[in-house]
Amino acid sequence: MNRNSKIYVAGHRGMVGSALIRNLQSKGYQNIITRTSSELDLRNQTAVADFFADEKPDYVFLAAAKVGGIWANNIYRADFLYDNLLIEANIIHSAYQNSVEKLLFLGSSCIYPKLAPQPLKEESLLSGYLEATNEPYAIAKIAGIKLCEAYRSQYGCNFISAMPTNLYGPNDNYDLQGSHVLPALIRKFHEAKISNHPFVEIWGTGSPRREFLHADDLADACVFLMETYNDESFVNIGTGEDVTIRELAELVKETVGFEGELRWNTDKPDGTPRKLMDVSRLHSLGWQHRTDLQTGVSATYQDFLRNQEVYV
Ligand SMILES: NC(=O)c1ccc[n+]([C@@H]2O[C@H](COP(=O)([O-])OP(=O)(O)OC[C@H]3O[C@@H](n4cnc5c(N)ncnc54)[C@H](OP(=O)(O)O)[C@@H]3O)[C@@H](O)[C@H]2O)c1
Ligand SMILES: C[C@@H]1O[C@H](OP(=O)(O)OP(=O)(O)OC[C@H]2O[C@@H](n3cnc4c(=O)[nH]c(N)nc43)[C@H](O)[C@@H]2O)[C@@H](O)[C@H](O)[C@@H]1O
Repeated sequence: MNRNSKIYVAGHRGMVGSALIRNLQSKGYQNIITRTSSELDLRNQTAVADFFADEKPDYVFLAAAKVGGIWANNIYRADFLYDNLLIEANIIHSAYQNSVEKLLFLGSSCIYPKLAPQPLKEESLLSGYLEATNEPYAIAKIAGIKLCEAYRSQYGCNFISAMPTNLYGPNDNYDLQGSHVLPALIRKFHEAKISNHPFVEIWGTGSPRREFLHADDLADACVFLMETYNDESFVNIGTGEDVTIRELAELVKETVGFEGELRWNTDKPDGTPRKLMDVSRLHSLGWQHRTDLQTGVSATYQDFLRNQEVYV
């Protein structure tokens, strides 16, 4: 990839896509093309084919997807499967038809079996049953990995896949039903602090463990892989460290400065007990994350304070 390569970032207004744009621009890549979902619905095969034929991008970052936390994944099961299958199939097939030089597909750590050995090695894919709450989304993401592998083996396309752990950062989704845990906790603790509410409700038991990576680190890893990595095997992207949801809640509570009580709603699902990535493949390639969780949560709360009128 050189500084004049034509780079299409699909999903550029999302948390990951916007981090990719920041990272690419900071490294001097100037020829970036984007479309919002209202300009180009990536579920529309003809529209995607026309877009690729007109624009002929050299490189593609596939960061557009139907995304959400545990509740949204569990409720909108059809949308998470249908939208994601169509988006990735349309983009990957058009990238092949238009001789895209290289494509990076973004999956997710939920592709691994619910009870796979921890930390999760890339080799654990398809070795057991998936977590029920996000099975449709995980199946779509596994299909994306397999599309990249199949277009590589049948047509020689240089399509690679990266599997990020749970992410957070600017332009996250702060909708309390649809979001992931970290933005939900930031918003809940902040609003409880402002309104002097005595407690904050948190879902589940607090015992599940999760790993969190800042979106700017993820974007840096994706650009690194686009610049340097050309193998079929997908690569986990994470920190290699995790915390319990209870520890995360305590950290967000302290960061926000909320002094009330934590109340656990155990009617809400816990999901996978643990999802810690084995990041040895990524480390052996020469990339490591920079932002520790405390620094990242603090920066994300400041970003939330600056942009809350847009976010909520
Ligand atoms: N967030 C996480 O914790 C996490 C963890 C692991 C992996 N990932 C992966 O990272 C990628 C990006 O996630 P994210 O958190 O950045 O999600 P996000 O903030 O929700 O952004 C997703 C983007 O996809 C676009 N999009 C969705 N449906 C579309 C459609 N039908 N046509 C065109 N564009 C569409 C949206 O575009 P508009 O804004 O224009 O509507 C949106 O900007 C996804 O593949 C996700 O699976 C995320
Ligand atoms: C990265 C994504 O992770 C998703 O799983 P997953 O980590 O459980 O996604 P989260 O929604 O972030 O939830 C993580 C944990 O935090 C708990 N939690 C506590 N309070 C809250 C809250 O207010 N909101 C939310 N959302 N959770 C909360 C939740 O019950 C679960 O045990 C998958 O469903 C996706 O497919 C995707 O892989």
